Amino acid sequence: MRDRIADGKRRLGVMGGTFDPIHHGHLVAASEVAARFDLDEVVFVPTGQPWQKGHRSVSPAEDRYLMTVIATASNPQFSVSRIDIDRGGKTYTIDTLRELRAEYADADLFFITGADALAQILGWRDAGELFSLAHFIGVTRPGHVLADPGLPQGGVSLIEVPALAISSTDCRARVARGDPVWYLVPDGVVRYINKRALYRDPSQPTR
Ligand SMILES: Nc1ncnc2c1ncn2[C@@H]1O[C@H](COP(=O)(O)OP(=O)(O)OP(=O)(O)O)[C@@H](O)[C@H]1O
Ligand SMILES: O=C(O)c1ccc[n+]([C@@H]2O[C@H](COP(=O)([O-])O)[C@@H](O)[C@H]2O)c1
Repeated sequence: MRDRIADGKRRLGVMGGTFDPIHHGHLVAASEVAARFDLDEVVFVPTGQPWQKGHRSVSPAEDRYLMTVIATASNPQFSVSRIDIDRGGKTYTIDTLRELRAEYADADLFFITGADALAQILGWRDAGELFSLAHFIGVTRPGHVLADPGLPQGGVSLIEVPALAISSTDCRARVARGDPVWYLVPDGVVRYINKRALYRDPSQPTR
């Protein structure tokens, strides 16, 4: 990571997600927020066990981590953190932000969420404390309404990003059907999915 900028606090974006797989919707959202909010860096944080996705199988964390590394490697502003994977247990953003706060004591944190995730945020663990640890940035996502769900005043910014109607769910379904995911996910991620035979069999082992 780059050194703290001399003329002020570092501005650190945090893009949390299950990234099963990471796709261009995630990358465009992070890139757009980085530009609009003058961020020094965006840290992608793949979830360990995403408790709200418990109704479906989730690919092994190492596969999701490696796909995230592959997808972000060419952008010097992007990095990937293992903190949610290495902590073990269910992933809660309150833990993510507490750890990042401790690691980057002098940085301002900006947590990036799509409109669908933002709508659920008041149901996240310790939601009341979340907003003291980071500023939240809600981004538009096709098929979802972007709105402030009632965060403390000044706690959230809502911004429009280029509309990409891509979801990980659709990418997985396409692979299972034998349809292409080229140009929905980065080329290296397509190759990784093929190499590891991910998503071909919906009943394959998980986590
Ligand atoms: N196309 C998109 N445009 C804007 N934001 C997105 C887009 N896809 C995902 N996001 C946001 O990225 C974050 C991580 O998303 P996640 O990894 O769950 O992807 P997903 O496509 O929603 O996955 P799934 O289809 O498996 O639920 C969430 O805040 C989500 O709202
Ligand atoms: O903290 C929580 O209770 C919580 C509940 C659901 C989702 N999140 C976080 O929201 C981000 C997007 O999650 P997901 O499940 O949409 O991939 C990711 O960083 C999750 O850890 C956090």
